[in-house]
Amino acid sequence: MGRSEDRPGAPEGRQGSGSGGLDVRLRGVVCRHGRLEAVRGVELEVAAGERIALTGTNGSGKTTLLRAVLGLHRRFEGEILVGGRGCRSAAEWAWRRRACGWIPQRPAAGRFPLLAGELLASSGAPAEAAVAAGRLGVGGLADRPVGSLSGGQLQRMHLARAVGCVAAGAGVLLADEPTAALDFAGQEEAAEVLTSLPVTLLVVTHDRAMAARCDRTLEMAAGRLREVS
Ligand SMILES: Nc1ncnc2c1ncn2[C@@H]1O[C@H](COP(=O)(O)OP(=O)(O)OP(=O)(O)O)[C@@H](O)[C@H]1O
Repeated sequence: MGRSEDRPGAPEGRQGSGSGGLDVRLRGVVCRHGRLEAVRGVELEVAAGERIALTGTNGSGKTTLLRAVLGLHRRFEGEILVGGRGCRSAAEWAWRRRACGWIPQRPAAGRFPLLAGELLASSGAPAEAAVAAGRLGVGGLADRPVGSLSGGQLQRMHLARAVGCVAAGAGVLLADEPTAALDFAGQEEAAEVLTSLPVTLLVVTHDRAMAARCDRTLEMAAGRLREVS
């Protein structure tokens, strides 16, 4: 383990109310897919521990924006700071990946079958993730390949992994439509789990109940961001 200030979620990186989490700041962020400008000059300040719902039309750039914060879309213009840190070196990118937990909209296609238990363990806090999986009703599926899980079971597994990421020190959680595949009870449960974590939350959602639990709702349209509540 490195110096304490190198750990995601270390107090040196925190700001704001002390409720936990890292602050996120975006200045003039532009992301392209080839010639398409998917994110167009986004400015955003998120305080540590704040919960932001990101809504908007399909194809408006929400996923691209989250992926840029996470470091999965690295070619962007402007500045993205998490806990006051930008990313220039490989070490800084590695820190960013640990600092930000991620619930993807679609699981990455893998060449080898990944077991659900391995997905939970990759959070960095396997025990906490396993407890969360049990609470979310998928604890008994840990030995199943993730490709064999239903959409809702997989989403619950990713949610449990995210709980593990936070336990392992992530200060920001980026969630891309985390309740889209869930039944009504599951949507309620997932929203409760996500919004009660001591972390800064950016959640892409079309679920009004989830948005209502957040501190602010932002809307994205054609790559631009505006505040709606
Ligand atoms: N890998 C890619 N290559 C080319 N174009 C892409 C790629 N990923 C996204 N795009 C395009 O960029 C734009 C923004 O896509 P993005 O996935 O960020 O939107 P979104 O707001 O998350 O959409 P949705 O609500 O449908 O999930 C869309 O026009 C999309 O087709």
